[in-house]
Amino acid sequence: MPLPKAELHLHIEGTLEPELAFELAARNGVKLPYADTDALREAYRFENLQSFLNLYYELMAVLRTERDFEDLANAYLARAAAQGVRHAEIFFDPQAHIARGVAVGTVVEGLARALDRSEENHGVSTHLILCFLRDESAESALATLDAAKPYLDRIIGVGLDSAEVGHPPVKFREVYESAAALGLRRVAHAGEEGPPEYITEALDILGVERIDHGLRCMESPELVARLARDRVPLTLCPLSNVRLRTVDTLADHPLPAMLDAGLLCTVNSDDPAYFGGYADDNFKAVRETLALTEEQLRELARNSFEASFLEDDEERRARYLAEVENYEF
Ligand SMILES: Nc1ncnc2[nH]cnc12
Ligand SMILES: [Zn+2]
Repeated sequence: MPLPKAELHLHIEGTLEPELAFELAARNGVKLPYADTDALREAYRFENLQSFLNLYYELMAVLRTERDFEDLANAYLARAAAQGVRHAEIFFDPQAHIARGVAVGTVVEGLARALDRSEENHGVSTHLILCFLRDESAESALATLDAAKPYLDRIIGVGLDSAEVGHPPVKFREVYESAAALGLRRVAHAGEEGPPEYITEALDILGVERIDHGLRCMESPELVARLARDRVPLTLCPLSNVRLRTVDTLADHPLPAMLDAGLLCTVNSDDPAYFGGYADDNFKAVRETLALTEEQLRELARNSFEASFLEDDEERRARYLAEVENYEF
């Protein structure tokens, strides 16, 4: 039985496995420029974040109906449950769908069909986080938040993703202010490829509660001290970092140094269909390659529930945390 954990950094579109991509392509009459699933898997070699994003956005062409989003979410939830995930805070990218003529309501209602039955079907509680694409304009982000207003009862917070360098958090000050006024929680990708200053900006200007990735904080001792002091959670994604070449090899990953520095780290899968592993695959990889101790693995699992947005349900959080403490390796 895998270690119980929460997954806090997971793009639902990044769980689209080649087999499901071809199934949905056939269902929707979409022609994919790959002969078969093997040819598609061959394309999963990335130089950097952008080369991954190009394929990630291209494959989304197969997602068209509520049922497609429901099937996508159910496939993820089944895999996550098998990997010990008890709670998932799931990102989605509405602008990537709106641009193809798929309304935000189709995306949210489709995902909600799976999420509403997730506890019953998979034993996984869920939240949804709407992400803005940082390489789109601030106006587009504002229009997207506006379009999502009818669905806000289904959405716990907002995030910021896509191509990082050249798109600093400050560009999204206004939309994050609007999100805060609507009572939404705030997170943002920062310090994946971008500099440590983007992490500081995300905290100071966007008011985020968690940093997604945050890897490059290690270049700034002052920032590390601040993140550790303020217990700012970092949602790390080790296998993603290797595939996108943010680190040279997994053995070079700074996770052990980050834990030693007192940072509140969590381990997540990011886009598991593309990066070679779901949540527990990431745990297993860091355990083996970085020689983490059982106590460090337990700390990562504990952190994942502490950093989650479960405080409206403290009893549930306490139950999950007890499972972590009682887990036998
Ligand atoms: N790792 C990542 N970084 C930025 N944007 C993303 N969108 C999906 N995965 C992402
Ligand atoms: Zn991500």
